[in-house]
Amino acid sequence: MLNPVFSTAHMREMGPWVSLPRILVSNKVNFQYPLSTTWFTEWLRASIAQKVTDVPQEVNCSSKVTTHTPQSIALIQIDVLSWMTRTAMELIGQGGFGYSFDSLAEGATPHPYAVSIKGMAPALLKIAIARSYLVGTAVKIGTPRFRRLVVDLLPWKNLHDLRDIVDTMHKVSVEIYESKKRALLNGDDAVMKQMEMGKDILSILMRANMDASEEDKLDESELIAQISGLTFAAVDTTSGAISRILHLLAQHLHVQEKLRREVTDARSKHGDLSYDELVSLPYLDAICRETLRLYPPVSYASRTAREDIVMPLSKPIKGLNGKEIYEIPILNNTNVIISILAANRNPEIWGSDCLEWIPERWLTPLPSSVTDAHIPGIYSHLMTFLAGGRACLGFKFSQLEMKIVLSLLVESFRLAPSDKEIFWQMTSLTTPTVVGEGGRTQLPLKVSKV
Ligand code: HEM
Repeated sequence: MLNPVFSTAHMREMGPWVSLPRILVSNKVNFQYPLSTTWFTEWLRASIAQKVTDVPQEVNCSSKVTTHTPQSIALIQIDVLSWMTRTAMELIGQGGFGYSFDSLAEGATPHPYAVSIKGMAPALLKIAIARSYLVGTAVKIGTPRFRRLVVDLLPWKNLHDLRDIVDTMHKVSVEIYESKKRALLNGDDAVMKQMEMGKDILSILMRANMDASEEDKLDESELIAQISGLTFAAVDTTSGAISRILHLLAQHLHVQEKLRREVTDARSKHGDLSYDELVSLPYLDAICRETLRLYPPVSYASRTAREDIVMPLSKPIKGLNGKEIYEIPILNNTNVIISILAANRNPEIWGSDCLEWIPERWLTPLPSSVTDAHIPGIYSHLMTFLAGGRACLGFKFSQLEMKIVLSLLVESFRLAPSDKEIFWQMTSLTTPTVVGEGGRTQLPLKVSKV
């Protein structure tokens, strides 16, 4: 049964783009994780082993800068961002839909879906002005079939590129959905076989939808839309967060070493870490929290007021006339930008060292300036995953991903900065680039086997 708080009717209200069974991601209910740490751990470790058994030869590595440390350990330079993007894509594929997008083998041909979803944001940007002014009206004209004909006939390359991207994503989503539907109709055993654990988000949603009352049922297009909605929300956010942590670990070697010690100690004590053992590693947790505080992958969100309100201020500000202002009237339909970054870095809440990356701040009880601030965010007094009814649905999922990937990588690899200067650009999603290399998103780091 779905979480009673979030019925299928609630999901419909949220719209096809975003709805999914919150039971999987809510901390208010039984936490049934679709992503089994065991299979993922095994799979990632095998991929790592395959990739680095022979690091010194490094014939397989995409970027080939080899240097030697005093201990004669080979360092290879790799684009960490691209590997983390592929990993996050595969994780939502398997955890979300029981589907594999990527073998994670070096040089594997990217899945068309992965290429399309990566290209979607840039393609949307190219027609941004037209979208702002035309789409609202255009979608009201004629039937979908008619509108599609108009899109096909218009001599507009950027629009056709976007159409092709959407077509590919839709085609793959329908294939995933249909194969799962066939398996479900053949009985649960077949589903288990097809998806190994049968615990992926889409299977659970489809099963719940079969049992839902007619009134509550989502229609097929709404179910299919979850695939792209989830993937789009899950991949670049999580891969950006993991990449940022790896970059920081490369810059702060003492933190990296301390984390490695925590992970290796736990591994020698417990072997493969269970969910509980992994999430209770204090330093790993502190590193994740501190990074998500100081460098939230999404730095702002926008909302539109749906009614006239008066917004109280936490403390008064001085107006131009010198008078103190305690609240701000906001009219219906006003667009409001919420700065996630500013809330997470507020010196009055986090102290004068708020701009420094200090994982240790999470190892002792937080100061009352933090606990009394009543930040509405769903995670750790932070706005990183936003707040309220439309907060991030995947925040637990992403934390588990981060912790599994980081613990495995740090146990197996040492990271060091490359000789390139990295600049994290603050687009709607914060992404790393190399200064002087044209804005292409990448994060070269030097990596050696532990
Ligand atoms: C570090 C990783 C992540 C961060 C920082 C993050 C952050 C956010 C933020 C700020 C929003 C609100 C955006 C807005 O409304 O303007 C959001 C929404 C959402 N996120 Fe995440 N997210 C992350 C990972 C994930 C993952 C892994 C999933 C899926 C498994 C996911 C699924 C969603 C969905 C479905 C929404 C839309 C929720 C709604 O509108 O009701 N996110 N996320």
